[in-house]
Amino acid sequence: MIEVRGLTKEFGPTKAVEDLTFTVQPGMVTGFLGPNGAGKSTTMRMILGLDKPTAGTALIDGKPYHDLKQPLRTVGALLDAKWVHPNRSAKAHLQWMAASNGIPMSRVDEVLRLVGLTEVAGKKAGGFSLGMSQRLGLAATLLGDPKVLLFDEPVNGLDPEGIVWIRKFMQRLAAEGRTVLVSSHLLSEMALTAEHLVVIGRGRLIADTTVKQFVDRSSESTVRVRSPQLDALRSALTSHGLTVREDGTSELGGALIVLEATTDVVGQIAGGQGIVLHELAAQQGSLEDAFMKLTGDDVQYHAAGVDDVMGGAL
Ligand SMILES: Nc1ncnc2c1ncn2[C@@H]1O[C@H](COP(=O)(O)OP(=O)(O)OP(=O)(O)O)[C@@H](O)[C@H]1O
Repeated sequence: MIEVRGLTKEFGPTKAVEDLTFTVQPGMVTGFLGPNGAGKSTTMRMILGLDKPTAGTALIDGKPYHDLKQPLRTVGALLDAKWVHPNRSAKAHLQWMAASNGIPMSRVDEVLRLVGLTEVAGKKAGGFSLGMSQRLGLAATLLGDPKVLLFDEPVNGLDPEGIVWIRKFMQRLAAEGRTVLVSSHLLSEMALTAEHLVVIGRGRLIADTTVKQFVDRSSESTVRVRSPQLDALRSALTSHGLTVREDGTSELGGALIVLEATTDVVGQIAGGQGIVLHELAAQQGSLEDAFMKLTGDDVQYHAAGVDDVMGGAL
């Protein structure tokens, strides 16, 4: 179990993490979700004792990382897959790690087998593809058979096959009863991988919920409606209490997006006022759209021109 309480990290004037409190339970994959710069890596580094919190605590199985007697046997972490010595073979790299942590050499062959690298164990790690490096990184995290695992953006840059492999592997580790925390900036990926979600934006907690609840809440319906009488349509819809925004993506011009509405309601309101419609379509919000809306106020950097779409969502 990982327990984060009031965790805060300031880098000079930047508050990278602000009063963050959450618990990561064993037996399931927990997704740690947030846009770039939200503070995910900093939080993970504090959990692992690599960064000192400005305030608050992060405990692994009830203890701060530095108080763990055999850290590698308690927690495994994959923060950056490309840190291995390029001229060392995969096996030599793991043997060196095992030796410096009092782990029996027999475990090296075991973890190589677990991640499917037995065949290339003697090859230099510097020549590995990203997918293979990622597997080697996983093998290293598993050396001490830890109960707690942290992965920072493990599928970044991988091909679809590599992504599916890592996803299944993490789910298997969780099914074995381990605590698995995986960071990502992609809700769609986490929806497939995780059971629980901790969502942050600008270092603050936004949601701590099951994936199912988060997805259900996020994928509310909207209606897209195109009309040559846009002004009349807009005032008819808003006077019925509906929230409307311009559809900036429409190439044909003159389209509105009506939030939390059905095509029946929009059609009826337009018909009642004799407004001509050229198009009326229900849209199921994409998960990423919903995520953007939810974290919109907390996104540190985003493209110009999207503020009006994302603003005020929280
Ligand atoms: N060593 C540091 N010195 C100064 N600022 C830092 C440092 N590390 C992180 N930050 C800042 O803290 C904030 C959070 O960064 P962090 O890397 O934790 O976010 P993240 O959610 O992991 O993002 P990404 O997915 O882009 O890695 C950012 O504003 C970042 O610029």
